[in-house]
Amino acid sequence: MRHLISLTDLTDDELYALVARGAEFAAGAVAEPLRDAIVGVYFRRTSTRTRTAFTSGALRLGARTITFGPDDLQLNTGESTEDTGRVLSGMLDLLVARTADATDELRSWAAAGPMSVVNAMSAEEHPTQGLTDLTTLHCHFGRIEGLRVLYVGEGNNSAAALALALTRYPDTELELRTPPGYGLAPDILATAAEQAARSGAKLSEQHDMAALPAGFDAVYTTRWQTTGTSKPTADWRTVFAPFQVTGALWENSPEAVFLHDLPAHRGEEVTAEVLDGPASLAFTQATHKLHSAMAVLEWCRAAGRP
Ligand SMILES: NC(=O)OP(=O)(O)O
Repeated sequence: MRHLISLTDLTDDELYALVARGAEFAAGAVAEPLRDAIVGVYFRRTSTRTRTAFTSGALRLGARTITFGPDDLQLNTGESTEDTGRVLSGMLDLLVARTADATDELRSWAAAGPMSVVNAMSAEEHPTQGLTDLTTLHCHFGRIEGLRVLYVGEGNNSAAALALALTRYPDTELELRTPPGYGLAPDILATAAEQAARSGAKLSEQHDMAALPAGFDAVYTTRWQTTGTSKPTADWRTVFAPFQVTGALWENSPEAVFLHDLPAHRGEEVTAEVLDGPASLAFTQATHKLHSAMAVLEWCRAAGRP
């Protein structure tokens, strides 16, 4: 069975193929590889984009779907993760799950039986967001190699996925500017750095906005309050304030596009002028969640239960 729990589960070629396939779906490719498949969609945390993308994507690819809300499964009354996986894997071909907790639970379900498991966002990583982001860059620039991306904001699960995805591509550059105390998790940073050393990408993280290089191809930010998390300190807004993305960032990168994983909060992490301005691809990026979800579902099904 194929699972997508972390982008590190993918080979370079699998990652490149998923991004390229997402772009093909964006260009109008039609396929029904999930005909006769049953896809479970279990979201324990709120979602507008990812849940809709995977449900719509599964239906478009010919599947039927079963949706579980946060209070629906007997996990809530004490049934074990392992027993839940044994039961679901006997009935579903594929499970798309957002837990916002550690990925251990997803790995347990992946090991339970013949059911592919897709991580629709966990505490550590948001892998399908990373695929969406690269599909968006691929569709806009026609390539990913050589692109220079500035990421401004919390080193959250979307930032982790971006770092784990982009550093697989030769000659790319990812400059992270994260608030002090809110950087990328050390293990993610180390893995991304290893990948960059292998691919020839550049990766750096700094905890201020000083001395920004010029000429980025894309500026990316994310919401300040990541789904399913809370901030450990009361004064976090003071720490985050210098990291708001404003039009001033375009003085040194006039050609840069703007990316945002959404939901957005105008006046917090980004100004309305940027989010709704001519450089913004944020809502195109949201639409590409559907296309990359279709690529992931198709890829899982290609090695799945007949
Ligand atoms: N970016 C993202 O994952 O959006 P949702 O939380 O709405 O799914």
